[in-house]
Amino acid sequence: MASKIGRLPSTFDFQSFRWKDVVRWFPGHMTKGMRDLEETLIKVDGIIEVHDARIPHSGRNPNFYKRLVGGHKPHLLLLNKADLADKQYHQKSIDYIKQEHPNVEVSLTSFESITAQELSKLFVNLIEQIVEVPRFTRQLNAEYQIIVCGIPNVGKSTLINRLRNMLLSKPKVAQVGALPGVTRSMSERIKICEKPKIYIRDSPGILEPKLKSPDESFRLLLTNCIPLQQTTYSDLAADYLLYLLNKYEKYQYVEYCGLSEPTTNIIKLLTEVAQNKHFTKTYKGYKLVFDLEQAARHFLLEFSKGTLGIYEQFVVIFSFLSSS
Ligand SMILES: Nc1nc2c(ncn2[C@@H]2O[C@H](COP(=O)(O)OP(=O)(O)OP(=O)(O)O)[C@@H](O)[C@H]2O)c(=O)[nH]1
Repeated sequence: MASKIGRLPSTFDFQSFRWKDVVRWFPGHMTKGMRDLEETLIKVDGIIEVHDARIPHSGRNPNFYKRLVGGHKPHLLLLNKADLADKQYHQKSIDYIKQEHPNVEVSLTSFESITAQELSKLFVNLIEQIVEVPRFTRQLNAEYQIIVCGIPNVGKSTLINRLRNMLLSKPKVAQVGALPGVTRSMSERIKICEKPKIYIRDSPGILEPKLKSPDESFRLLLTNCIPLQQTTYSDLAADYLLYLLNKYEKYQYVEYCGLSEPTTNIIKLLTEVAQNKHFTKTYKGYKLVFDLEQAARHFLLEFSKGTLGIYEQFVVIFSFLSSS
């Protein structure tokens, strides 16, 4: 593909390093989380799954869907952070999920900006479905239990806080954090509605234990679903990001990083960032040098937050491209 900086290779060179060593993150709390979810799912009446709208193909644990969900309980899938995903791909994401899981209700949301009316509509639809399902031995029990699950850092805890605030006017209970992996164990049940009595449980974010491809791993890194701390190769991830930005002709990074023109040279870019942000470290105990690792993490984090410009569509674009 030709661009402002000349012809780029059609793919990023993943061959020259062992990408499985670059991104590996399935901590113990996820294994335990899977077990707890398995036990809890038998008892719940409905499932709210939250995923990142920018990467509808990535990270959803296939075992979870085969063994645990199976379409037997009302299941609402919210593709969240839609504010960071290009509108032109919204419907495509929904169609993709519906094709794979026809029994699942899918909606795009942004918990940062969703109105009480919109949230309440989604929730009431789920409750209506839950109430219709025969409950056999639990027929006399007038309480309903819902589980919230999904991959890390997609907004599960934010959703619970919003629902509780909306339905009970109560303050936050679930811990929200900008980094993935804040919720590390299944929460106690949290009451979110009085009539009917509805309880909800938060669960730790769970990923696929074995990521399928370098693209998938890097997508999860770039959308901050895997913490950057989990890779010792932030510079490599930053290089991949730079490759994609150039490939899709998204040049806002030039101004943000204080460069005079687009570049394919990641060291040049990171040095500029380190210089502008005063990221330095001591070398061999005495000499101050630019901290390129910190610069790489900063570059990646700013991208994942959307502050490097409107790149959302590009994450979705490469998500679709690599799956086709
Ligand atoms: N841009 C944007 N940010 C959001 C949205 N929803 C949640 N966030 C932010 O995403 C981050 C993660 O939110 P959490 O609710 O902690 O996510 P979680 O899925 O519970 O995370 P884990 O503890 O890793 O499982 C926080 O910084 C939220 O403010 C959204 O719709 N749009």
